[in-house]
Amino acid sequence: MIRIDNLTKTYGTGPAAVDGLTFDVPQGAFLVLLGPSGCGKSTMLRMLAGLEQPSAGQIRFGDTLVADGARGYSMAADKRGAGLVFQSYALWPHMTVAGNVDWPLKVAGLDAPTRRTRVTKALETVGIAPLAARYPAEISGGQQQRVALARMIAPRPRIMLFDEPLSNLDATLRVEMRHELARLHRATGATAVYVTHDQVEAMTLATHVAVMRAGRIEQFGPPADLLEAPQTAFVAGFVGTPPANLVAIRDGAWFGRLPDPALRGATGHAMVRAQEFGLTQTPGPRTVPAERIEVVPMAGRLIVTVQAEAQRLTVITDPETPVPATAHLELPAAPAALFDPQGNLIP
Ligand SMILES: Nc1ncnc2c1ncn2[C@@H]1O[C@H](COP(=O)(O)OP(=O)(O)OP(=O)(O)O)[C@@H](O)[C@H]1O
Repeated sequence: MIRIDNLTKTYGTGPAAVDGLTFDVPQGAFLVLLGPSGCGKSTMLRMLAGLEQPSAGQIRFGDTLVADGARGYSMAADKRGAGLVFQSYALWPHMTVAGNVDWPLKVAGLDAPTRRTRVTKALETVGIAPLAARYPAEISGGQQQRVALARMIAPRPRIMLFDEPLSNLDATLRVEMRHELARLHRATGATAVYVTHDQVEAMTLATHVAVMRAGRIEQFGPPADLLEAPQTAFVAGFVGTPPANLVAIRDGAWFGRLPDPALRGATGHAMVRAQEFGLTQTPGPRTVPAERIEVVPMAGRLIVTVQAEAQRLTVITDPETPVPATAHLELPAAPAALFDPQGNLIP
């Protein structure tokens, strides 16, 4: 288990990159840190890895204190029992695949027979045993990333840390490596923390997701909860493919002009998932004129972006029905959730 207590990191005089975070990652969990660029994901991971010293707060791995900002204490990265894989594979070009995987075991002072067994096992686990004698320049990008994974698991870390490990791979390889990572996690039973801004990676790999924004956690929970029950407007508008729409409402009226008891007199935003809107040619009491902006076919459906009442909104429609340049957006019977002007969920 990883225990994070009031963890803060400030660079110079800027605002905190990580701002007083407190949460636990249960033993064996796969936590994904998800959020927009600059929200503090990498800083968080680097503090876990021991590459960055916290300004305040504490990190514990199990019962072991590994960093304490107040005391200026930070356990050396190689003493933490944590393995790290970055976006760039950072393999040593002059060492063979086996040599690369062996290196951390050598540094740890393991005897030669143990090292040989561990290297073989790690290469088998990631499916590249036949490449053991090759040099990094002689294998593909996907294979290089597998070597980086093998190098990480060979010392059998209790904690696996990943910083966008798949972002340099092409789409097909990414899918394959996603499965590989999930399998690896199950096989090792280690606790994983994984940084990404890829929603699909987050939703498929995670047991827990922390959605970060400006150094803070907006919501922490199982991936399904983020989609089903977002606690803030930011999470509602960030998570999901496509993310939910946030329609401006005022005094219980859609767009401030179409009153609806389902909005309970609220001002702020109503959450409407793309599949909960309709598009029609016929105006009615619950429609607003909409102008077609873009149509993207996806998985047998159309993802249509429209402009209605100066808002860009996403609607999912049936590909059988053509989308005219101007149409009428049908409002749902009730919003999926309501958020106040500060973005907090209205219970
Ligand atoms: N070494 C540094 N010195 C000063 N500021 C930094 C440093 N590293 C990060 N920051 C700042 O801290 C904030 C968080 O950065 P961080 O790299 O953790 O974000 P991120 O969520 O990982 O972003 P991305 O997805 O773009 O990698 C940013 O505002 C960034 O500019």
